[in-house]
Formats: sequence, C-alpha cells, structure tokens
Amino acid sequence: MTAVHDDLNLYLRARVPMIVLVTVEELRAVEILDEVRVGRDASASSDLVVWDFGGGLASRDGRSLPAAPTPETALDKIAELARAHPDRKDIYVLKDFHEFWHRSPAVKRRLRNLAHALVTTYASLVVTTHSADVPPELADDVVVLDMPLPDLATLRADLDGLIEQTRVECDLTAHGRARLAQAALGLTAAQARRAFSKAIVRDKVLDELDIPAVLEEKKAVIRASQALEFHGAEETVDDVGGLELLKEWLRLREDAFGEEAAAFGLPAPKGMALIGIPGTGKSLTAKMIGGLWRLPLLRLDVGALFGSLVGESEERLRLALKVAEVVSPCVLWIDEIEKSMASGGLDGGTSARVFGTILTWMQEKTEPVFVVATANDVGALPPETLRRGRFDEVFFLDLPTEEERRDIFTVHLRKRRRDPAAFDVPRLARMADGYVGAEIEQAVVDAMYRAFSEGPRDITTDDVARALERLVPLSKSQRERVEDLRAWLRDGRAQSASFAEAAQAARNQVRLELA
Ligand SMILES: Nc1ncnc2c1ncn2[C@@H]1O[C@H](COP(=O)(O)OP(=O)(O)OP(=O)(O)O)[C@@H](O)[C@H]1O
Repeated sequence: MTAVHDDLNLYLRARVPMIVLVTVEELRAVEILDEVRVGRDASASSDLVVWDFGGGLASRDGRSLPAAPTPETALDKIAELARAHPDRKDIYVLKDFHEFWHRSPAVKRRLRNLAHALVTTYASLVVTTHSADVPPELADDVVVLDMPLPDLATLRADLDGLIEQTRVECDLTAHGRARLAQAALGLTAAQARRAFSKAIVRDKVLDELDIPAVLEEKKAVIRASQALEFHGAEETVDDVGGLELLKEWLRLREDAFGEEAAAFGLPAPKGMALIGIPGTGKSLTAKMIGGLWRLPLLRLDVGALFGSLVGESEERLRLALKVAEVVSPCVLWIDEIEKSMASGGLDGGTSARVFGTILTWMQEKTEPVFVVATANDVGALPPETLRRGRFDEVFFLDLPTEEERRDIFTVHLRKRRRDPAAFDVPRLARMADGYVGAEIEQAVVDAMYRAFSEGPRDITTDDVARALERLVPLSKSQRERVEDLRAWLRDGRAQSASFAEAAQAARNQVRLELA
C-alpha cells in the first residue's frame, strides 16, 4: 500500500463526494482505485465503473450499464444509478473530464449537482485528469489529490512480476533487482515497464549491464519532458578554481543526506542560490555538487517550461517537480531562475504563476531535493525570492581574486594536458584582473588554437598573455551591469563564495567604520 492508497481510502471513507486525482498515469490510477475498493469492501456491493468518451460506462464486475455516450448523459446515468442503490459503495471514475469542464457550463452544473446528490449515498466520484486546473466553481465540492509517480517498492514489485511473467534468465541478486528498480525511479509505471521489457528483450538476460540501459531510457524520457535534463556526475571539486568558502560549505554537508545524518537529527539541506556575474562558475558549481555529493543532478530549464497552450507551462513544471521528488535524494538545479519572471506579465500571468509554483514548492517540499538556483540578473527577481527558509545560503560569485585566477589558470591548463609549472601562472593571474573563469578558459583555448595553427607548436605563457589582451572582459564591456551586481553583494544580501573576497570585504568594512 502506498501513500496514495491511504489517502484515497481515507477520503472514500470520509465520503468526500468528488475526488480529483491528478496524474498522467490513467491506467495505474484506475488500478489503484480498484485495489482501494477491494481492500475496503470485497463484497458484491461495490463496483468500479469507468467512463470515458469513447467507451461510455464500463463496469469492472461486468454488470450491464446504460448507454452514456456524452459527459452529460454519463453524469445523469450515474445520478440515477446511485439514487437507485444508495447503499452500494461504487466508485465512478470519470476520464477526459478536463476536456469538458472548462468548456461546458452544463457539465459543470451537472457535476456539482451530482456531487451534492452523492452525499446521501455511499457512492463516490473520482475524476482523473493530468491537470490540477479545476474550475473555480467546483473548488468547494472537490478534494484534489496529486498522485505521485511510483515509488521504489511499486517499481520493484512490477519488475519482479515482469521477471516471473516472462521467465527471463535473471542474473541479478536481490540487491541488483533493487538497483534496477531504483534506476527507473522518476518514470511512470508504464514507462518503467517499457524500459524493463526493452532490457529483457535486448539479450534475453537481466543482469547488472541492464542498469545503465534503464538509466539511459530514463534520461531519454526525462529529456522528452522538455524541461528536465539529467546530468552525469562528471565535474569534480578539482575542476573548479577558487570559491573556497562555497566548497567548504558543500564539503561540510557532503554526507547530510545519508541515514547516519538523519539518525543524528540533522535536517537535510534545502538548497542554495548562486548569484553572480556571467561566467563565474555558477553552472560549473551546480554540476560539481552532484559529483561531490554523489547524487543525481537534474537541471530544470526554466525557459523550456513555457508552452504555447494555456496551462501547459504549469503542467510541465508540476511534472518536473514530481520527477525530482521521486528521484530524491537528488540535486535540482534551477538554471537562470530569473527567466521565470522575464516576460514582465506579458503572458497573461503564466510566468508569475510558474515562478510562484516554484517558490511555494521550495518552501513546502518535504522530500530531500537540494535546490541549486542560479541567477545572473537579480534585478528581475522579487526580493522575497532569496528569503531564508527557502535557501540555506545565498552565495555571490564575484570577479575572481588574484589567488583564484591562479587556481583557474591551473585548472584549465591541466584540463588541456599542459603542465602549469611550465607557465608563469602568477603573471597571467595578475594580467587577468577583471576576467571571469569563462574568459580565462577562453584565453587558454584561444592561445592553443593559435599555437596549433602556427606549427603546431606548444603554447607558452606569452600566447596566453596575448590572448588575454585580445579579449575584452565583461567587467569592461558591461561595466555598469557588473557594478550593479556587485553593489548588491555589498548590501549584504549574499555570502561571498571566496575566502579571500570575504576577508577583503571584512577589511573594507573595518576601514569604512574607522573612517
Ligand atoms: N571558478 C572556475 N573555475 C574553473 N573554471 C571556471 C570557473 N568559472 C568558470 N569557469 C569556466 O567557464 C565555463 C563557464 O562557466 P559557467 O557556465 O559555470 O558560468 P556561469 O556563472 O554559470 O555563467 P552564466 O551565468 O553565463 O550561465 C565553465 O564551464 C568553466 O570551464
């Protein structure tokens, strides 16, 4: 039994007349409702009756039911049936109703009437829909229940069932089976079944090699949701130059999602915001956290949330957040969160609603999903966004200090298989005052191109120095924008990400006070 079984059972017992079950998994929803019905009353005095636009009313118990080709007739017939047998604990499931309840006042009215009429019977009405967009007139009469994606136990049971059914050769231990089921977390039951079946069909054996295959399948499905993307844990702490304070903060929380931490009474970290000038390593840091904490990293592309149909954006967002919850513990990286506010109300309030949904979810989430929100335009963010309670810490990634620039040159020279000791890194770091990490990387790469085209010969400090001179850093070309952002830091609204910077800020503060 899952939490959704318990919730449904509770509402049915409480005789709530109408339940709206929000899910993309219609089949699973009907199965769960049937399990709840049987668990509650296995006698012949309860039936599960499903209506859809193509098939009319259909009884689980094979009873013959009146024809009901339209939503209006369906509601009328259900009212008649319930009135004729007020003691039956029948569950009527209505599919496709979201297609009608916004468009037809007659459907809306009949639904309300039916909900009121069912109060005097033992029958219940369940509407399955993929959108929680219930018409406001019905809000008083319904309970909206979000059906989560299948949990590990459900997927494990499905996998075991499939293995038995197909009699496939299974080389997996119990632990291996659990890992295979875990790889499918975040998929719907049907998608998981497809991924398992594909793995079985591939070589007629189920073994450890199928785990990456199921993970790949999951990546593809999640990518198709258009707003979420899986990232492998490829970045390590060594790929990030500087940002020592930020790294220290993360290291301290490295094991915070484990069982031991929970037993110790530690709350799981909620999230962090990374604010800063473009190219200072915000995205890089987000990717590094997944690697450092050995957690799956999901990137939510806020821009991709926005669909052309009404309600589509919120729908995509809700699905994405659901996936993150079910995959948890995980890191959810909300890239360029300010984009969700970007249209300035020109889209009929969609962006404001999307943004509001993200903030409310962050405030209320109970699953261990660590949110990393990145932004480089704080002007677009309402001030309450970065309130404590939502984030454990707000970090500001400033222009790198000289020491950090040395670190960043070292990282990128090493990355390109060059020995940093063969370069005058301190000279380059001094020259690169005002350059961000991305620009330093670009200078190294530009120098390599030049050296390659002139020989090829190996690159030297002078090549990199010349590449730096050719580059106009953002801190110069967009001085005002950069200064605005830095002023924001000075206002004390964020924690500096670098040790040296923090020390410098403290020194400046002391100087200011003395003056
Ligand atoms: N501190 C750093 N150490 C090493 N490399 C860095 C650092 N900062 C930036 N880089 C390099 O620059 C690239 C781009 O940086 P990144 O995308 O992380 O910046 P960002 O702050 O997210 O920028 P934007 O706001 O434009 O998305 C990184 O992939 C990395 O190669």
